[in-house]
Amino acid sequence: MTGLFISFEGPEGAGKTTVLQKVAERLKAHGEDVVMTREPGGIPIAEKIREVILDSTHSAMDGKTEALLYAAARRQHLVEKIIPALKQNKIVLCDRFIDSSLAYQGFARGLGIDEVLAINLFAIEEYMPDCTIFFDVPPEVGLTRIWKDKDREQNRLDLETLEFHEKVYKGYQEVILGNEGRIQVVDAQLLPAQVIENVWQIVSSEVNLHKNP
Ligand SMILES: Nc1ncnc2c1ncn2[C@@H]1O[C@H](COP(=O)(O)OP(=O)(O)OP(=O)(O)O)[C@@H](O)[C@H]1O
Ligand SMILES: Cc1cn([C@H]2C[C@H](O)[C@@H](COP(=O)(O)O)O2)c(=O)[nH]c1=O
Repeated sequence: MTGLFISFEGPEGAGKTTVLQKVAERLKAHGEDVVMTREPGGIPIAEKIREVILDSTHSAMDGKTEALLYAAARRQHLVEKIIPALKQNKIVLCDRFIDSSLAYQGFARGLGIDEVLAINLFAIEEYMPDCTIFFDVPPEVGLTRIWKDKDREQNRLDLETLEFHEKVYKGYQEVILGNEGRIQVVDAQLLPAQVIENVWQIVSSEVNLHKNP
């Protein structure tokens, strides 16, 4: 038996990080062994790659370089943190994973979803998430939330145009259509407590199914 791998996806400011923390706390309170992590990042090498990718002064970064850096960070994160946790039968909650690359680099940057999928399959091999929760919020709503957050430093991707973020949203819709069995959509415009409850229902039922297939 291996663990359970769940990724959280969505546009900027959708509420993924907020909800992930609350759901992880609740799982732990139920005695579950949970690993919370994020992409790009999660381990020192990948956090360093994150700094390079998201540095707002790196405006000349080529789209393929960007896609490869995300995939490289993902590979190291998977090998060093996610796979060991799954082998120890833990529940891994990951803030963004492969679908971010498909939507942002594949669709919004115009590299092609299939092309970006190919380099990512090289990186992740068979380790697709068991379940992915998509936080559905219009890009302008998510961006307004993060602009209001004075403590947040705006990174290179946050500073992209609204047109770019609209393409990201469209990219996610394409990815969802092709992965209906894996990706579950939640309304992320509801009040935070309601979004947390809806995500909890999905996650707890995945955990039960995993234990009692
Ligand atoms: N359902 C919600 N309604 C209104 N505001 C929310 C909701 N969920 C989160 N927020 C607020 O929106 C902001 C962004 O939330 P959060 O960091 O959780 O989003 P995120 O999806 O992780 O964003 P990003 O991927 O851009 O880092 C925070 O200020 C948070 O308090
Ligand atoms: C994993 C991944 C992420 N991105 C983008 C999405 C966001 O703009 C940033 C990460 O910032 P966050 O505050 O941690 O959400 O990176 C991407 O373009 N491609 C990816 O694979």
